[in-house]
Amino acid sequence: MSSVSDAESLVLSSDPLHPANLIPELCRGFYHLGWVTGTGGGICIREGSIVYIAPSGVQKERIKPTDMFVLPYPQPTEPSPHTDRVFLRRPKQELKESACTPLFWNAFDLRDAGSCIHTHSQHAVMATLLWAGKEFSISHQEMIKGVRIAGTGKALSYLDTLVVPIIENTPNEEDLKDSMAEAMKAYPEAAGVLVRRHGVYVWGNDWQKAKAQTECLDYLFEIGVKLKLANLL
Ligand SMILES: CSCCC(=O)C(=O)COP(=O)(O)O
Ligand SMILES: [Zn+2]
Repeated sequence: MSSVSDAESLVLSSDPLHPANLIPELCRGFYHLGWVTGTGGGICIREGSIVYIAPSGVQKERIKPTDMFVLPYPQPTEPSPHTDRVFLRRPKQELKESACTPLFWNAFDLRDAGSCIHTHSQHAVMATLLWAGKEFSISHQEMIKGVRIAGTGKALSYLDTLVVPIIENTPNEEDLKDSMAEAMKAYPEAAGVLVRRHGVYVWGNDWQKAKAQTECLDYLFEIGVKLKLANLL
């Protein structure tokens, strides 16, 4: 009888809340929201010094726990978009880790986040087109209360104006790393970063908070777009 190796045990668990089980389940839900269709987008989860990340360029609604990459945090040498990363476990197939990895790393390094979500939601994309400048903003909406200062702090009030910076897209996802980091430094209270004509990155202390905030932000992008198109903003 063969025993499971230490590396494989990082993704094999009967616990539905284990990140290797959760990421496929959450991605299926995100797919049905239109957040991760066409293989793009996804979610990563960091539990202390261990990060779980899905593969790149695969149908995100069909990924399995054994498709998961597991990385140490921090990396022994800081990852740059184009240098090799260190893995605790990688899938046997010819898979590559998500191209969003350097962007997810911004959320860990700059906000101490426990999870980061990237969506290609059309609400986010439309918001970046109707707000032509460097930021999206909206006020007087109840769902603002579901968003936290910096994504990890205390919740905003109904009286606050929600502001999300917008960065310009690049041909390769990895190359968004520096401009996303600059936006996070310029907007220390922002809970996410929009990418024009592309989508949004949202983070939180854990996957539950990251998911809830992404839902609130997506709602606010959608209603903002509708209000603008109805000339109500
Ligand atoms: C049609 S997806 C284009 C690439 C992209 O925007 C993306 O988010 C890729 O994510 P992945 O996890 O598949 O590397
Ligand atoms: Zn993307």
